[in-house]
Amino acid sequence: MKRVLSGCQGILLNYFDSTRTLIAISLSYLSHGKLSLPLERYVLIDIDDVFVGAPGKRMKISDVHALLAAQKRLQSQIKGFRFNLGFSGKYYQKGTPEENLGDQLLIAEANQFWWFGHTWTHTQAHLHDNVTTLEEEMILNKEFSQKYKIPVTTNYAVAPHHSGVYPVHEPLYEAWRKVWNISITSTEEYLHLRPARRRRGFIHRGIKVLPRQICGLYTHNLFMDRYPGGRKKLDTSIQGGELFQTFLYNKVNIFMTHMCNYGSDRLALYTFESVIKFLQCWTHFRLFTVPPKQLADIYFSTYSDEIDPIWVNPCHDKRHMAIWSPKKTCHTLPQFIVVGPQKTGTTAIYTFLNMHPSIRSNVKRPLIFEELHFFSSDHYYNKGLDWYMSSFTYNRPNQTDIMFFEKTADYFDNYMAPMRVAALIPDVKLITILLDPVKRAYSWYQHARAHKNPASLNFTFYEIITAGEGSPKIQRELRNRCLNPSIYAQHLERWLDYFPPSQLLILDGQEVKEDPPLVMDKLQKFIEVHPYVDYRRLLRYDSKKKFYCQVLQSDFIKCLGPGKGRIYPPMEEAAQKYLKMFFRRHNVALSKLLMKLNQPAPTWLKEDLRESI
Ligand SMILES: Nc1ncnc2c1ncn2[C@@H]1O[C@H](COP(=O)(O)OS(=O)(=O)O)[C@@H](OP(=O)(O)O)[C@H]1O
Repeated sequence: MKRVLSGCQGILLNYFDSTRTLIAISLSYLSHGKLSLPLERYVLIDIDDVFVGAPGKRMKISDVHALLAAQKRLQSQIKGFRFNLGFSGKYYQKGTPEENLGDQLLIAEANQFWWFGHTWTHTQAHLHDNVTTLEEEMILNKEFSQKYKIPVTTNYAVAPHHSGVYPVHEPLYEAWRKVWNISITSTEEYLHLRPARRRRGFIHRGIKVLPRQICGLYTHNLFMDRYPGGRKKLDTSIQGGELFQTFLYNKVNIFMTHMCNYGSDRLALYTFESVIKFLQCWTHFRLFTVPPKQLADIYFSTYSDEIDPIWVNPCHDKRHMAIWSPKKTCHTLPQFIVVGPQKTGTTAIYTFLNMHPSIRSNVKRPLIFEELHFFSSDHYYNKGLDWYMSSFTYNRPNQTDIMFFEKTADYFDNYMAPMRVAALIPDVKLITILLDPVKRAYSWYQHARAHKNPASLNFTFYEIITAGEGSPKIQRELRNRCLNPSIYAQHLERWLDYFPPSQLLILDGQEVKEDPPLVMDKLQKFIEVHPYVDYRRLLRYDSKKKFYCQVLQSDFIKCLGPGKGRIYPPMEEAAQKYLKMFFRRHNVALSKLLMKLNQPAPTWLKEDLRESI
């Protein structure tokens, strides 16, 4: 059947046959609107690379007139509509004589549009490793905009080829802020290009990154008949197909087009005018274009769960690799992580691992020392991938025989950590240490006392662990820190939602105390490190410390500091009884889980279950 776009009556439903679309409409109908998306649809159309195209592919005077006329028509259908033009000034007046007149007309009509500045030479951000060169590029473009009175007022910009936006290139964010005060950008690369429906937004360093949608217009398809799949495919996309559905499923639609799509046979004008007309015929959507700042606010108030970024490994995506600094490498990520929980002997394991010639931990950071807290703290996670990766350094270049690791003991019970680790390093091996939960809880209480935590100083251990709803907040908070990480099965299950059991090693915390050389044997086998090191030569029991310590030189023994292996009074009996009861069902759950995983139960768990029979 023939497509007729002069009016709604002529549009036949043969293209509008997508099952997904019909399901969405049915759900909306059956739920009396409760299960439907809101009717507001926001549209932002970027026309990038104004002035950049090669001679012969640029806009002439007639094209600029057509653009202005189309903008006017679209304004009657999309409230507040304006095209958003991105420019690189270096190429102004570099077309054919006719196109140069087109450039001049664009400048003369500059106030009719929104504008955003690229780099002066259209260079890609990730190729510049310092802020200064990027700043210089942007300043030249800014001077150009001032000279020609181009209104650059929206605090929005995009980067050539998405370079530097995602994967994040910190110098771009810094230069953008400094030169243009940019606070909004968009990309189609986050998390990945495909599937398009899973694109998300995020906020990094105060810059709101919005997802861009696909409209099928690229710099290489300037003519309708060269549209991939031909004109029929384009019309199908408009009339119920991909482009129509993009509007259907997304409240905020940002499209990237290029100046060349508006010259030649003005493919972009045809595409947008047609899809908007189709939307008006077949939906009740209310269409708006709002300034990018307002658009970003609408986006993140609708999708507030997207504010925090998710860092994925750029080396797992060819497109990310292509727009990532060539100076960066994915080797500086850990191959294994000791995830905790706290007070189970994680510092001992961390220290002993660092004695291995082929194993290296992260560098120590001010304030947080050896624990990076990258995956568990929003503060450190939001510092970005560059920050995390710069925590792993070689002694000499190309030291690829080294295995990097980190240990942060609060990853274990942190809600976000498993997802974040899996997103960035899905192949990483995980090591967890399980100590008798009663002992772990008491150790944390003693740790809190040593750090002068007011609740621990004002309340006995029994009072803390039995704190109820009506107890003071600080008392309940300390109770949670004592008890929650010890609910091992629950936390392990969460890690196992993201990682196969083969990537998880569960160590016995009692064994870490009593026979660390044996534990180090198990660990070396699990991470497959070379060479094998016999820790019986490196560790020795110290009768004064009452723990194993490092043998550094022939007879020089170094034990962990006074904060590890503290001396404190034995636990009150009442507290012990209470905790045994409290943890009983959690220990049963752990035992079942370990059986399912075919992992041996730690001795303390076997004893506890025996006692409870
Ligand atoms: N070799 C050696 N030396 C000293 N301490 C050892 C050792 N092996 C295991 N442990 C036990 O480790 C407990 C501290 O655990 P963590 O290092 O995981 O604590 S922390 O979460 O990093 O604060 C610590 O807890 P406390 O005894 O309560 O101090 C020790 O029991």
